[in-house]
Amino acid sequence: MDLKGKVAIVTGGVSGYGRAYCEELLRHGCKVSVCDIDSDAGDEMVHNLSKIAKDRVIFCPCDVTDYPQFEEAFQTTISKLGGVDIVINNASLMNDRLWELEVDVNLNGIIRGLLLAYRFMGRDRGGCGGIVINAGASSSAHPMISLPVFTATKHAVAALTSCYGDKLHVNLTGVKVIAICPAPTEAHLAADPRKRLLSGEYEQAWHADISNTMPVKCEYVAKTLIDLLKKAPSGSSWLVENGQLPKQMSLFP
Ligand SMILES: NC(=O)C1=CN([C@@H]2O[C@H](COP(=O)(O)OP(=O)(O)OC[C@H]3O[C@@H](n4cnc5c(N)ncnc54)[C@H](O)[C@@H]3O)[C@@H](O)[C@H]2O)C=CC1
Ligand SMILES: CCCCCC(=O)/C=C/[C@H]1[C@H](O)CC(=O)[C@@H]1CCCCCCC(=O)O
Repeated sequence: MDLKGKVAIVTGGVSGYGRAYCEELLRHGCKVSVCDIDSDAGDEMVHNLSKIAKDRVIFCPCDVTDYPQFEEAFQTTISKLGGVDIVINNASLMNDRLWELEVDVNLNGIIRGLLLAYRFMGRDRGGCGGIVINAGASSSAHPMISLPVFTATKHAVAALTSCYGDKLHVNLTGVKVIAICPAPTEAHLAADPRKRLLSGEYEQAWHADISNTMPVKCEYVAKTLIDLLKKAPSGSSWLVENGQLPKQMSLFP
């Protein structure tokens, strides 16, 4: 896909990987709709980015757990940026104490984003096709024993990607579906896990889960996102570790 002039929606686009994705997509000539629950930070980010990407970046308030608001973000993007070609379903929460919300953001939020992508980009619905990238994690393929619900959501993202990425759906809709599964960032590895684990008993397991994990840089993951948009086959999930070529995950041996 030639990215120049393409319109991308990035959920959870205000911080971390999402922000790095927005910046990299802008560098490659895309128009970007930053969609996030954090409107203050979103407005400020877009104000700053507008200085270098005039008329190519907007902010849409968007809670991925709220279908009507998510739908409105698509509609605003289309009316202000002229269409939608790429959806990066990036928003996520890692907190097994809030497990119902965690499932609603990490899994249901991605399902909402996919269904909206089909509605607005699906060739069978009058659209032009496009690409959806879903945010998995390295735990899409390897269990984090300390975070069972988080791990389940990320496994589900890879499974959803594999099914919706199948040629049955791609031939019908013209929408490719891919998952990006990064290793943790330095900040994530250094953070205090206690408020995010369902039991204090799991803290030791958390340290075991992240031992031997090399942190990855947001900028590197964002560059990999561009490669995946250009080359990855639909239905594939990619593990991204620092300085290494992305590895395709094997999900259903
Ligand atoms: N940071 C890490 O170490 C890793 C992150 N990932 C994945 O990468 C993606 C991004 O992670 P980070 O950059 O760490 O996230 P982050 O915590 O830096 O940013 C998440 C963004 O999502 C927004 N958000 C939260 N709930 C939302 C909702 N309901 N609707 C819309 N926006 C919402 C937040 O306001 C925030 O801007 C996630 O899917 C995460 O699981 C995967 C592996 C490692
Ligand atoms: C338990 C330590 C707290 C970490 C703080 C932090 O950086 C959280 C980031 C999360 C973000 O809010 C939404 C997420 O999904 C991020 C965490 C994802 C990390 C997954 C690490 C394990 C893996 O690679 O699968």
